[in-house]
Amino acid sequence: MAGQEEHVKNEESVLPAPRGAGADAEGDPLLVVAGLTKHFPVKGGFPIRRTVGQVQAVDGIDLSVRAGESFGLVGESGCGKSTTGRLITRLLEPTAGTITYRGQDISHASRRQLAPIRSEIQMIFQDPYSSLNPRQTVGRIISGPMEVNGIEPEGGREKRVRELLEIVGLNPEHYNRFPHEFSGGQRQRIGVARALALEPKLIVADEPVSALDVSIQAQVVNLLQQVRQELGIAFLFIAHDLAVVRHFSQRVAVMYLGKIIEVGDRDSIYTRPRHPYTHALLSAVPEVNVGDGETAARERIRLAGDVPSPIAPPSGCRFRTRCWKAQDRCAAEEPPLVRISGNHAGHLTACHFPEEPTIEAREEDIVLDPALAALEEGGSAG
Ligand SMILES: Nc1ncnc2c1ncn2[C@@H]1O[C@H](COP(=O)(O)OP(=O)(O)OP(=O)(O)O)[C@@H](O)[C@H]1O
Repeated sequence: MAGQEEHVKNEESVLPAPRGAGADAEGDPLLVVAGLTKHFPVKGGFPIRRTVGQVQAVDGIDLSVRAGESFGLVGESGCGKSTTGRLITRLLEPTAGTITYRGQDISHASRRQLAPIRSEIQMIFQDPYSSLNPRQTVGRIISGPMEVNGIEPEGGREKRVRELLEIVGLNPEHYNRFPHEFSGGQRQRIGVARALALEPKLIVADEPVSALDVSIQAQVVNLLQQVRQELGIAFLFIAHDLAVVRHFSQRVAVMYLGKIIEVGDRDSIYTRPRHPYTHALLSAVPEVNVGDGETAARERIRLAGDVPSPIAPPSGCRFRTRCWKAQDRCAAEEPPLVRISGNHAGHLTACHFPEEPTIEAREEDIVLDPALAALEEGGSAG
């Protein structure tokens, strides 16, 4: 087993360009995150409240997103995905590490320093019900960001809003309607139109479809895909579901308790996962067809116990308390995120005792969930 853990390279703290991805993914690095950390203080004591601990929500992560690329960030609830998204959009102040956007260090930039790039980084939220002001018309909601930023498009804001409604598959005549007059999928389309209003270069989409019906999810993901391809917008797509990210992201990073434990090309992650945790997550999603009508169903792995507290994470490898392969070394030594023997370039894994790269499936061999397979054919407005 020890032979498997040969670390062939440890110099890829900033991840390389996607391999074999579409031409629009070959752009310059738009966003580079290095050693990003967010610890939330835990207060306790009476009568004087003091800091008694730290929630290690995000603990030293590295990632990069190239212009036009879609990067998926996946993991169970509480692993730090949303915090990462909020740090990148600077809704939160990092405890440590750097966020570089188009070559500019924005980790601790003030509001004034951020102003010129505020419009370039937009966010789409999980809940299309609570993220839209119920008292504003769709027209106001979508033109709001233009107003705040003093942007007057050619032909006026109303014309631009109508164009945006059309782009996201809504009827431009519905300009004066209110959010409650739309379905869940349509509301998320309004959220997408609002995010597009300022012509962003990067959209952080935090679980944009988790609150929607599976059939509607496919349509909204399809819309985001279209937007990405046609407008060349890069995405950081946050999801707890590997199945959803698979359709959208060219590269995928898997998070566990504040750390990235595996990252790589989508195909490499889905067909040759090396980290036991990625195996466990994948065992819950589509089967792999190995040809000749044979199906290599991944054995469903049920993880023992709960995710440990991020206030006192396990020593060494944070996944070890739930890992069937854990040995003494896992408690003593934190495994670095590196390219291990047998991995493609750019596929990095943080594990002392990785799984064998057994599943050799081609992209077209993966059997899709029928509802999500609708994506391949395109969907209508939800
Ligand atoms: N403002 C905060 N104060 C204290 N702890 C926080 C705060 N925000 C998040 N946390 C904690 O940080 C950890 C990571 O939370 P985060 O929301 O980033 O995870 P997540 O992977 O996005 O999960 P979910 O999908 O449930 O939102 C959790 O333990 C959470 O309770």
